Amino acid sequence: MRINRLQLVNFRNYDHCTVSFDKMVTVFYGKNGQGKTNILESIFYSAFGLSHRTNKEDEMVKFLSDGMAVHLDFSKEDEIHSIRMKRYNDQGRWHKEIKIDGKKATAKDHYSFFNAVMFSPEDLQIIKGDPGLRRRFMDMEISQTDPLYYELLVRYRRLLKQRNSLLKGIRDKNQPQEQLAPWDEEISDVGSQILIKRLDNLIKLKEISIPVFNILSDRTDTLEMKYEMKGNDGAVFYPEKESAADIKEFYIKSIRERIFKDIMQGNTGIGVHRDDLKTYINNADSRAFASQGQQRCCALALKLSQIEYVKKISGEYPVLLLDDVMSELDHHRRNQLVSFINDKVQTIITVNDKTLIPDLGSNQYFKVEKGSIKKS
Ligand SMILES: Nc1ncnc2c1ncn2[C@@H]1O[C@H](COP(=O)(O)OP(=O)(O)OP(=O)(O)O)[C@@H](O)[C@H]1O
Repeated sequence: MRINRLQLVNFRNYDHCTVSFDKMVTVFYGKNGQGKTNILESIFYSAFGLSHRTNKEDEMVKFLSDGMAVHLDFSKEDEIHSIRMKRYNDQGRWHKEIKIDGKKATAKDHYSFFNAVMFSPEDLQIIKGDPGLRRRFMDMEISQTDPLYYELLVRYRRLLKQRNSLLKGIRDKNQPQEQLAPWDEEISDVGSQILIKRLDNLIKLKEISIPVFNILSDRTDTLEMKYEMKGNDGAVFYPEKESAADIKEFYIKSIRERIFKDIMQGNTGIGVHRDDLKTYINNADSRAFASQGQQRCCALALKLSQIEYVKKISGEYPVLLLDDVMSELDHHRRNQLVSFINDKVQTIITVNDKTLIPDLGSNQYFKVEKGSIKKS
C-alpha cells in the first residue's frame, strides 16, 4: 500500500495543502506546534474515520471554518484508489461524508480499505500503561483485517452501555431485575466471539513479534505473551484454545454470580472490556519489572508486528506513521527500526530535528512551518 498524494482543505491549521509522496520514507520536520502531527492525523483519519488523539471530529475542522476535507490517493494491489473524507456544517448540524473511488461509502466499507499503523510516543506506554491501551492495540490490529471483528466491537460497546444504564435503573429507579437476562445472554455471546478472535490473533502476534523483539533486543532478552481473562473475586485465567460455547457459558455464569455487585456499582464488572494482554520479559511481568528501555523495545516490537500482521492477512504492507518517536529511541533502536522498514514499508515520519532520521537513500524531506509545507 502506498500513498501517492494527500490534499487537505481547512484541516486543523491547514487552509489548502497538497503533498506528493515520491519516496518510501517521507520526513516532516519543524519546530513544535507547526502542523506535523496534523498531517499524520489526516492520514489516520482517512484510514479509520477517526482521529488518533480526539473523539471529537469537529476539532479537526479549521477554526472559524464550516467544513474540512481530506483527500488521499493511494495504490493498493497495483490499482489506484482514492478516499475522500468530508465534514461540513449545514444549518447548524455537522455531517460526515466518506467517498471511496468517487462513490459514497459507509463506515463499514471504509474501515480496512486503506491500512495504516500509527506509532506515537503514547504507544511507548502500551506495556507500562493501563490494560485499556493493550486492548485497544489488539482491537485495532484485528479490526484492520477483519471487518466482522469491528462490528462485534461496536455491538459489544452498545450492549455494555445499555446494560450499565439498566443496572443503574434497577439500583436507582426500582426497574425490575428480570430485564437483565436478555442483556446478560447477548453480551456473553458477543463477548465470547470477541475473545475467540483475540486468542486467534495472539497466536499470530506471537509468531511475528517475538522474532522482531529478538532482533531489536540483540537477543539479550526473551519475550512471552498471554491473554489474561478476569473472573470473579480477583480470579484470573489464561485461556488458549477454548471454544466460543465454553467462554459464553463462563461469562453467563460469572455475570450471574456477581449480579448484586454489578447493580450496586451500576457497572458490568466482567467481560472482554476488562481483559489484558500480559507480556513477560525474561519470564517477569514486563509492566512491573522491565526497565524503561526493555518496555520501549517490547512496545516497538508489538507495533512493528502489526505491520507484518496486516501484510500476512491482507497481502500488502500498511503505511507506517511514526509521530515524533525517533527522539524517544536510542541510536541503536532508531537504526534497527529504519533497517526493519527499509524499502518495504512506506513510512511517514514527524520529527523536530531531521538529522535524527537515518537516511538509507530513500528519504524525502518537507519543512513544516505554521501550517505550510515546503519541500527541502
Ligand atoms: N482546528 C484547528 N484549527 C486551526 N488550527 C489548529 C486546530 N487544531 C490545532 N491547530 C493548531 O495546530 C498546531 C499544532 O499542530 P501539530 O499538533 O501538528 O503540531 P506539531 O508540529 O506536531 O508539534 P509538536 O512537535 O509539538 O508535536 C497548533 O498551532 C494548533 O493551534
